[in-house]
Amino acid sequence: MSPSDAGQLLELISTSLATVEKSCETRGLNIPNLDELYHPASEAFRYGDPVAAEAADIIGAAALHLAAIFLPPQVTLYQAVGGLFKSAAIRVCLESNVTEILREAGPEGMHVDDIGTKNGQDPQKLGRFLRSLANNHIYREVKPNVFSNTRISSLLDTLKPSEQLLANLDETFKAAAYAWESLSDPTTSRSSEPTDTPLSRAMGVKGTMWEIFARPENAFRARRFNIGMRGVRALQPIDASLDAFDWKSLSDGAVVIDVGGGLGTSALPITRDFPGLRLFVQDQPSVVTEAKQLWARTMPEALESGRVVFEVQDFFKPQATSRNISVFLLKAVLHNWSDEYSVRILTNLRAAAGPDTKLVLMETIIPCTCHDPFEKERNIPGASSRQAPAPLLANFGAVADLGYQADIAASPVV
Ligand SMILES: C[S@@+](CC[C@H](N)C(=O)[O-])C[C@H]1O[C@@H](n2cnc3c(N)ncnc32)[C@H](O)[C@@H]1O
Repeated sequence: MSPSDAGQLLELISTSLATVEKSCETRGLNIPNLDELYHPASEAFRYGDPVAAEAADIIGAAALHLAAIFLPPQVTLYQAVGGLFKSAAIRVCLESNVTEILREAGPEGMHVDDIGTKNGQDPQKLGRFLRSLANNHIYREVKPNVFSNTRISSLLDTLKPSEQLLANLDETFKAAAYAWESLSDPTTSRSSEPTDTPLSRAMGVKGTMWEIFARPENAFRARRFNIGMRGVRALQPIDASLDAFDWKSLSDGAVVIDVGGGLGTSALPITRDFPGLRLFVQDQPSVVTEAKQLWARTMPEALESGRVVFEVQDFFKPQATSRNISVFLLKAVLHNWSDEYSVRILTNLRAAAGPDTKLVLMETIIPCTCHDPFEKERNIPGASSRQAPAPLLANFGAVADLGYQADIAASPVV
């Protein structure tokens, strides 16, 4: 009799747990409990040892896989179907600063009546949302109606005093709710126009996401997006752009254009490590203004010396052709656009490129969930993804979920 998937998954969990425990013992670390708050130190058991990191991923993926086998199918299906209630509950807690209030309450937690007194919410209604999240380990119900933060909910903490906050995050929720309306409407279902998105439908504005954000009434959304991009930056290795190209192969004075460069996330390590290069970071007016303010505080010398120039440049318009450009760098730009619009962006760059200009694209590759038999044949350097051991999904399953959700949210699908 061949071993059942369940048996193999349990075996994977126990061998991987032994690996993580051994790594922790060697490094003097502990596997954190859920009631420990999130902190870089709480995640140290996973970082700093790639073998332990992989083993931790295997445990998570195998545990979720086991849950899918042993839970009644209707329960698993409802976890997906009812996911919108979890999103709604997170939004309620985010908007009404529950995590910050619970941080101030400490590990004993706070009664939902007292949370309601602080954030002005009806305790009965708020309690429902909190309990549904506690059921998923996102908060903890310490005693009846008394909630505390967990390692998961503490990730929502802005670390500001609760009364200073004006949190908001609504457009993604609204856009997601219109996904089917957009896909079932023949005028938008196959459109590659960036104005035909569920977001545009939800906001009642025929415009791209950027045009919607650029409207005066959405100034707070634009600011929030930029804060979000800083959050994304915090999730990524700070020096990621250094590995994207052999920057030292460029001679002093070489020009690098960071197209749609945002707040200069990619430009920062390049400027720091390669002072001979000249960087032009291009974006839309509001982003350029914010980026200049940020760099004036953090890297004033780079701005004053002209090593880094932030400039307004619409990537759908022609580039200056007089610059003898060595590299066009685009990080996390093309994923926002349909193929048709990506070709338009790249065509403008091609027109300004010389025979030796290099194009560097930094994007996240979203792998299949199954093993891809052609991956080896394609042999694209840097593009192959790590493969989880069978019977896990090849991509480590739900452990990799963030990428798939970002793929929906950042693409013109939502
Ligand atoms: C997802 S962000 C990536 C930012 C940056 N490359 C990074 O990785 O931090 C996409 C950027 O494209 C910019 N953008 C959108 N439409 C643009 C346009 N028409 N011209 C220039 N930049 C644009 C946005 O303002 C935003 O900063």
